[in-house]
Amino acid sequence: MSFLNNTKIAVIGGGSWATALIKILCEQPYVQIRWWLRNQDDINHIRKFHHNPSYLSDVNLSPKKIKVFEKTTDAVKGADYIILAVPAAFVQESLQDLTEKHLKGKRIVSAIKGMIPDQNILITDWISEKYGIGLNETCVIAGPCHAEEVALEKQSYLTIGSAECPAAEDFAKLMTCRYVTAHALDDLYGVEYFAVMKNIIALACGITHGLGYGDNFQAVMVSNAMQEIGRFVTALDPRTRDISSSAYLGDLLVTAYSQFSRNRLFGNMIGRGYSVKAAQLEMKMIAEGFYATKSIMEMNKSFNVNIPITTAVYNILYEEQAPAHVMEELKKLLK
Ligand SMILES: NC(=O)C1=CN([C@@H]2O[C@H](COP(=O)(O)OP(=O)(O)OC[C@H]3O[C@@H](n4cnc5c(N)ncnc54)[C@H](O)[C@@H]3O)[C@@H](O)[C@H]2O)C=CC1
Ligand SMILES: O=C(CO)COP(=O)(O)O
Repeated sequence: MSFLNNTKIAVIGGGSWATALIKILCEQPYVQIRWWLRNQDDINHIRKFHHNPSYLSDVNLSPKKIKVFEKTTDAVKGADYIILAVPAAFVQESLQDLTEKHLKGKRIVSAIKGMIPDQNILITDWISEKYGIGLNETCVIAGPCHAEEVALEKQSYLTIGSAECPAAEDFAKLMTCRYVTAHALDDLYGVEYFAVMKNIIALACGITHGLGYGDNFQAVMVSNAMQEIGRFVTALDPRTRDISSSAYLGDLLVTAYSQFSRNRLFGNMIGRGYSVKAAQLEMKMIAEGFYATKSIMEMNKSFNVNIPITTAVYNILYEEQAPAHVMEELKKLLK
């Protein structure tokens, strides 16, 4: 019997990405999913109708493989892996009932592309500090992949980033199915920081699109963004990495250009004149880049890396500077 059989996986989060990941996992014949969602109405609906009413509601959620829980402490019982798939801003609140004891011996997989706001630390670092779990027991799910395309079973690729986590290869097998190919990559911080920063660039792409800039400008901005992210990540974690591979460049491209990107959509509203508050109210989904912008700017006080695109987004979102003026100034810095 292969290790894939009877693997128990707890999934924490009730949004689009959690739903899409569960769909992928359910393609394995014998996995057992233990799913925690915050919203009681959604829980009741899933138990009765086997669809998530709030996100990706077309996806069929097999009751043979999925058990839904009200409490995180119940969801993680007996799990081999725990996948975290709530937006970063809600991680602490979502995991508040879990102690070191609950997580002991389990592999933690972060599917979150964000940082803990205020503390400005990566999810894997936070997990490691709070629960005493070694970084080699954690990995991250990254790569250019939108939940909406998983729901449509469009061919997608994922990267399981780790710092030599022995389980990353096994976990990549769990995430591979007819329409998803996953591979392991030994670069935890690089993959995680790229995923955080590409969201900020997607905001910038959305803002400029909303202001009326075209594809020509965006192509230059995305090229500059690759250099900006590369500079920042190298300052934090210097090592050789091929940033043209899909875990890095691919992740940036999909978020910068896709109709499904939450961050691009949020930025687009800002470019069209919405206030931050109004854009947040309009979107049912979460744009991680909003929080990441502040975290990266605060971190950069120590690193002093040249990050003009992130600075421009910060000035618009947090300093209330006019998007048109900020982008006029940024325009002069790009080439
Ligand atoms: N949607 C996607 O295609 C992908 C998302 N991700 C990452 O997955 C993570 C989760 O994002 P999505 O599933 O897209 O979120 P979403 O935007 O689809 O859903 C929002 C989620 O936030 C939760 N939420 C909202 N307000 C809350 C509150 N006050 N307290 C606690 N939870 C609250 C909702 O229950 C829901 O789970 C993010 O870090 C995102 O960057 C990563 C790759 C792809
Ligand atoms: O990270 C993601 C896809 O790889 C999701 O973020 P966006 O929805 O902002 O693109």
